[in-house]
Amino acid sequence: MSRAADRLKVVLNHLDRSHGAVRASFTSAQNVSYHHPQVLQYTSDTGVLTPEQRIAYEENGFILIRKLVSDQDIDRFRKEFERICKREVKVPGLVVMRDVTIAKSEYVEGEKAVTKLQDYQEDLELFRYCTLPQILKYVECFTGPNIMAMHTMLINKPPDTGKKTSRHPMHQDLHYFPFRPADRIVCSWTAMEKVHRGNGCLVVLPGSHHGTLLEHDYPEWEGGVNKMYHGVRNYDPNHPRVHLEMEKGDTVFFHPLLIHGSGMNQTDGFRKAISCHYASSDCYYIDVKGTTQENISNEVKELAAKKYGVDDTVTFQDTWALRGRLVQGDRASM
Ligand SMILES: CCCCCCCCCCCCCCCCC(=O)SCCNC(=O)CCNC(=O)[C@H](O)C(C)(C)COP(=O)(O)OP(=O)(O)OC[C@H]1O[C@@H](n2cnc3c(N)ncnc32)[C@H](O)[C@@H]1OP(=O)(O)O
Ligand SMILES: Nc1ncnc2c1ncn2[C@@H]1O[C@H](COP(=O)(O)OP(=O)(O)OP(=O)(O)O)[C@@H](O)[C@H]1O
Ligand SMILES: O=C(O)CCC(=O)C(=O)O
Ligand SMILES: [Fe+2]
Ligand SMILES: [Mg+2]
Repeated sequence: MSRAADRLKVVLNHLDRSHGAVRASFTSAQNVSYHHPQVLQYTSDTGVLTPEQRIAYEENGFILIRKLVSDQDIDRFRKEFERICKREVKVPGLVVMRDVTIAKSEYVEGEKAVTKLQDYQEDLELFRYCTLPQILKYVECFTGPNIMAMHTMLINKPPDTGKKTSRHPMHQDLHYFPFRPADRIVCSWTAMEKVHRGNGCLVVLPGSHHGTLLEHDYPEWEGGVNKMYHGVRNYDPNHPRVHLEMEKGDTVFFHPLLIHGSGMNQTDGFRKAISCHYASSDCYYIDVKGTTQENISNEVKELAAKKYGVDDTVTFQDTWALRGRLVQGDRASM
């Protein structure tokens, strides 16, 4: 652990013991500010994260909580996923994604055709994931008390067809989001079964959330790449990488600037995970015109036009405001 972190730990332990008064004097000392202007920028103290966990998130940009979601809940999500794939339920607004190699070749039936469900917020059973109290308890540490579920996904990473299209290029999720501040956004991602290197677990670059939003584009992959799977154009290939191997129910919370991706699925099973991106409802929308996000903004608007026949008065921001759902507190500016 770095020296700065050691120092933080001392301060936090002290705060833990003597609360208010010390905190107040500490805060004013912080405002005067000498060598360490922002002490803990990414989390707030709600009594849920230990000082060690807060420091770890500060340093790494992610935190893994083992066995946060019960097997029973995950089995229910899995059943609902199967019902959706068999078209036994129809979910308004749901986007069903197929792998590019499957989408462009033969017709495949049922869940083997589905790489990802997006925008499941109108499915009561799946959306229960986004409202689980034990998840929200952690989310609040990052977003504060007013919480919106902004983006929902169930990922069913297929066995690779041999073209390596089951990979997800390294990216920052903030690339897709026209709202800020980034520090009040967090993703929760829960393994629905054991995920490991062989079936394409998440790969993260710890600490990369300290950087800025980088330019994203389609990677130049020989075997093709899935629509909207943009990757960071240039990232340091020597940055240490961590493979997040997880058991069923384990949940990782990560910052939207954290560079991450996932490898090929080299097994013959479909690797499943369920996720939600949360933001504080006190966040605000930004105009992405003239920024690196213009490319994804155009793609999403095109898709909204094609799928819903909306005209170009529907903005990139609108597509998010329409999909976002309040899950705790008050809906403020989002
Ligand atoms: C009211 C507003 C609604 C707006 C909806 C917008 C949804 C957009 C999602 C935004 C992404 C936010 C993500 C934030 C978090 C970070 C991440 O998740 S990173 C990865 C993000 N990207 C994705 O997850 C996108 C995944 N892709 C999809 O969801 C779908 O594949 C799709 C791009 C939405 C396409 O679905 P759909 O239009 O329903 O597809 P079809 O009608 O079947 O096919 C149309 C056309 O596209 C070809 N195609 C299909 N699948 C793929 C593919 N995987 N790759 C490349 N091409 C594909 C298909 O062959 C058809 O082509 P044709 O030439 O027209 O025949
Ligand atoms: N040529 C590439 N360009 C950009 N990103 C890549 C490239 N190759 C792999 N990646 C990304 O790096 C991450 C890890 O991929 P990789 O296939 O190396 O998996 P892995 O789990 O590290 O497997 P391995 O055990 O072989 O190293 C994924 O997000 C993947 O999409
Ligand atoms: O589950 C995965 O492979 C990662 C998906 C991901 O990072 C994303 O969709 O943003
Ligand atoms: Fe992502
Ligand atoms: Mg590799």
